[in-house]
Amino acid sequence: MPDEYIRLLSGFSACDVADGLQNVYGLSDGGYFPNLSERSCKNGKSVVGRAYTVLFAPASDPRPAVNYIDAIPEGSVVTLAYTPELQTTMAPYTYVNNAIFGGLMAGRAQFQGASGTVVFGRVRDVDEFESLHYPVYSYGLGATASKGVVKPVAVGVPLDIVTCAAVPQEPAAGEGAGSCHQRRRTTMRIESGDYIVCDAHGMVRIPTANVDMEKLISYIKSSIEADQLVARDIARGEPAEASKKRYRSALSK
Ligand SMILES: O=C([O-])CC(=O)C(=O)O
Ligand code: NI
Repeated sequence: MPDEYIRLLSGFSACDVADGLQNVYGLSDGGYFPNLSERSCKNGKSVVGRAYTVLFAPASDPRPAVNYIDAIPEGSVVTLAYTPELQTTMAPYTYVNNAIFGGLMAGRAQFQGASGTVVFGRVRDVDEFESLHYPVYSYGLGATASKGVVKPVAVGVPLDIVTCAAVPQEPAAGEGAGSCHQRRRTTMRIESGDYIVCDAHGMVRIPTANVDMEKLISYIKSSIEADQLVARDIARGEPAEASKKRYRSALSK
């Protein structure tokens, strides 16, 4: 039953989930989408749901605008992103200075049972998010509505997020270790229906079609227990490396 996973994941932080994706599935990015900030509900709780994806394009796009706000499935993380041409790898990560999500839309999403909203762009009405107790994450803030600049053109489609990441390189002959990393423009995809976990760190996406959720959740549980044992050793003044090795090597089995 899929919604049981929302309940189970709600007990984990974004870091716990990233550890699981890195260690069980070998994802070096751990499913983490960089550069988002928490705009409301800074209460330490994780926000979990399935991605309800909405693609925004320039107002001049030939596709008609769609109404995405009135048909949000319960348990969704409403996820709004731009076509690649409106994204940039440098702060503020989008060329659009208008806000595409605000207090009224937060109220409507919340009424339908959404868990929260992630905007790879700007939002406004942060006080209203707070008074609703509705969690919102975004790249930035904006004061102006999006009228005439951008519009939602598709729902339930994959979203491609443009980011910049350091990638390990084989050092060329005669080069030192310092030259073995490069920044590379990459695209990170979010599929509609993916499990999403957000907290103060930002957002982690579980590539759900390729993940055994039972296996991931059970790994995360044991990894949290291992970390608690390491923390206990550290509090007693024991060296961290040896302790980490002891408890984490048991995990890989
Ligand atoms: O009007 C808009 O575009 C967004 C907004 O402020 C709201 O939802 O309250
Ligand atoms: Ni508003």
